[in-house]
Amino acid sequence: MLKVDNLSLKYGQSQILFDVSLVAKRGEITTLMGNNGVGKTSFLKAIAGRHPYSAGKLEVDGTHLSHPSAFAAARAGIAYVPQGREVFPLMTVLENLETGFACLPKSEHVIPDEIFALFPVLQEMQARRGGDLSGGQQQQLAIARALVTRPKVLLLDEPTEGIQPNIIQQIGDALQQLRGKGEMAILLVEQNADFAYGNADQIYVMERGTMKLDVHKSEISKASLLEHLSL
Ligand SMILES: Nc1ncnc2c1ncn2[C@@H]1O[C@H](COP(=O)(O)OP(=O)(O)OP(=O)(O)O)[C@@H](O)[C@H]1O
Repeated sequence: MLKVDNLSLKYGQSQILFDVSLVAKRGEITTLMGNNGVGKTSFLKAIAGRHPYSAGKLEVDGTHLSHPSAFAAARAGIAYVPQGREVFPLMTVLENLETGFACLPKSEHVIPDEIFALFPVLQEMQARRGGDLSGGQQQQLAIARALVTRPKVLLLDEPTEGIQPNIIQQIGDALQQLRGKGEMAILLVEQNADFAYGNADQIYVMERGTMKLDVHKSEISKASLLEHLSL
């Protein structure tokens, strides 16, 4: 479980996040929504150790992480699939996956079969360069690379952005399979309301750097969620 308490973040003098709290439970998909620029990416970056937070508390499965570096966050079980994917274009698919080994002990330098079961296209394309894959395939590779680290918490930043519908469906299916295994907490930042609502268990909405809504999907219709987002 990921627990974030009262997290604040600044870029220089400009404060972007104000006391933001969130819980993402194991075996659930927690969806974070909000309009452009409200601070969703910054929030994920803080959790993943990509940008320092100025105040707040971060816990994974009850262990407090004090301002982790990106490496320390990965070692603690936090995997981050960034917006824009950040696939290494000149490395093969296999080499991209193997970069996930960096935070694992040598005995665990194995790509689990379940990763190719989730994304069969990556097995077929192991020897292709990352940069030669389609956008959708690159997104699958970015998720697979995160899974290589055997995370306790999987953070995904807009995985459907710019992706064609059939691949969006495959990504949704993969997330549901991961959810069903109950081994990790999944925190999904998403602007695609159908995908976000369709896959969510718990839904959070952020507005101008603060958390405005925290609700279980069973307690809100998609229509009223969209109303919150259009305010
Ligand atoms: N490196 C940075 N330096 C200064 N300001 C930044 C930096 N990164 C983001 N910001 C600002 O912080 C605010 C929040 O940005 P952030 O990317 O976290 O929002 P977001 O909700 O993820 O938006 P989007 O949906 O457009 O990705 C924006 O005003 C943005 O311009």
